[in-house]
Amino acid sequence: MSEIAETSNPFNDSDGLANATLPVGRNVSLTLGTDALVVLDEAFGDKQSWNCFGLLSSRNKTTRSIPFFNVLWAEATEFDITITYAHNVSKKTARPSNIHYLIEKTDHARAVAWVARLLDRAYGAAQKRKRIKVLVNPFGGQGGAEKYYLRDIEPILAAARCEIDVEKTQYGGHAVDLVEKLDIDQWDVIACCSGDGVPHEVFNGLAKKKNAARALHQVAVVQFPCGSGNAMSINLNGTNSPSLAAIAVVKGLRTPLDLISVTQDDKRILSFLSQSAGMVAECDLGTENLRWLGSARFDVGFLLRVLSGRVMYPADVAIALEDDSKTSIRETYRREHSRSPPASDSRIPPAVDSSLPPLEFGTVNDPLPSGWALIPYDTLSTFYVGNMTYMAPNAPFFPMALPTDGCADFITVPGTVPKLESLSIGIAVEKGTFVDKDYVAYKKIRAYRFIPRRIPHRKGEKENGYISIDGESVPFRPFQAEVHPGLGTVLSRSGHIYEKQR
Ligand SMILES: Nc1ncnc2c1ncn2[C@@H]1O[C@H](COP(=O)(O)OP(=O)(O)OP(=O)(O)O)[C@@H](O)[C@H]1O
Repeated sequence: MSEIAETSNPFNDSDGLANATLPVGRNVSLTLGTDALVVLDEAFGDKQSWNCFGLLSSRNKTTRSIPFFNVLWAEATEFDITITYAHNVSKKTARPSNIHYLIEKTDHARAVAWVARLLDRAYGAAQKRKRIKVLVNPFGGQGGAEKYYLRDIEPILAAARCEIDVEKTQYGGHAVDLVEKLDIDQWDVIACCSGDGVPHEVFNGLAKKKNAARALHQVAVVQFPCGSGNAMSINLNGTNSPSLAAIAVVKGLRTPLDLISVTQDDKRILSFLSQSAGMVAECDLGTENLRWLGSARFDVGFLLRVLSGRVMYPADVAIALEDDSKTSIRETYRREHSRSPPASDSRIPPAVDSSLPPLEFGTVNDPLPSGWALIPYDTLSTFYVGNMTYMAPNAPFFPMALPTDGCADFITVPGTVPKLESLSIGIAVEKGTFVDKDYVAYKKIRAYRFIPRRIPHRKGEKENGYISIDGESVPFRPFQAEVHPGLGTVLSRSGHIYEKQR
């Protein structure tokens, strides 16, 4: 929907017309409608105002509406009223714009009260004027993060009166160091102008703090999509457009996010997005030589492997299972989807000095927890564990993922799937029918251990396989993972479910 549209029933307001409408002079009124601010201005009907607000409109229509979601700020002085909103200049781009009217001094008190009501409608349960620490990775994606920030993101944040402090990351891992030292009482949000690598670092920087649990609860982590992999923004902001993501963050609701501790050797890191081995990790991390192909490198890598028959990546896996029925998983998902959005973040804040939660299932170096059985996956092709729905644009690998169900979504695909069928997997993922395939196992799990085996067709090679945690490569060695329900915090449009990509 365009942010300014003609409207047929602009005065459908539950608060009553008297309070909802602010007359401005003789020929203009501003009304709080159901979902939008309705501007009635006789001048819109004039020939000269054809291109009013940047939109072509038909002659003689005197009303326009601005969805509350697009209203960024409003202010009334003794002399005038100004409303700042995000104007969609194209399907993928929004820019701040203003409407401005003079008012009589005697109308000032009424205008101030009306503006407060407009802002309440515009923000709902979302915090206004967020304090945002912005981290820009100048090398994310094609290197355009600084440009996107200055052109597409900062103007929206400034128009919404957010408090901003920007810092560029200077080296790989810098975000971990910066965030570890950050005063969490100073910021509501840490925003990453980057791909998914920097948010991964930010969660791990917060995890390094002495009061890690408190820090992960208190500060929300968000992404402004500026990298080559922008899954976080697609899932939470519903877009990989920087300016539309900026509006979503301005209006974002605090949302608890399950985080996953991964232990490998003597290290413990947090994962917010995914863990993979086999085909997916191969096609991502094993195709660096094809970087010049852009995002097509994943598809080309997949095709080359299927056609050459290099599809088996055997491993042994043990899991703490929550649900392995696709039907009941889908039912749980539908129930959550139909629930009304929560009015607020209802978690009890951890104590101010609380550190990371202990590992309920121990580390990868401990004996297998009691009740776990190591299952041989001799013909394993894809091992994919996800915490969010989209792993890339048009790739909703985990359609039943929920931000706060205390589970990770676990997918395995065997390498025995016929070649022709394998080649249609990409289309099935895009259409959302992938998980319905008989050969795809889809489970909800609370923890697991993954033990890779040497890959037969890699005999003699030094590096004999890939494991990816949130898209970052880790050694090809056993690891264990466990979900911490609602340990982290993000901002999302709904407050409780992932978005469909717009
Ligand atoms: N100034 C810097 N110089 C070099 N590397 C950096 C710098 N700042 C951040 N990084 C690293 O860049 C990596 C990738 O960042 P990001 O996720 O933003 O981009 P991306 O394009 O999506 O990722 P990828 O390059 O993995 O496809 C991160 O792991 C981070 O450590």
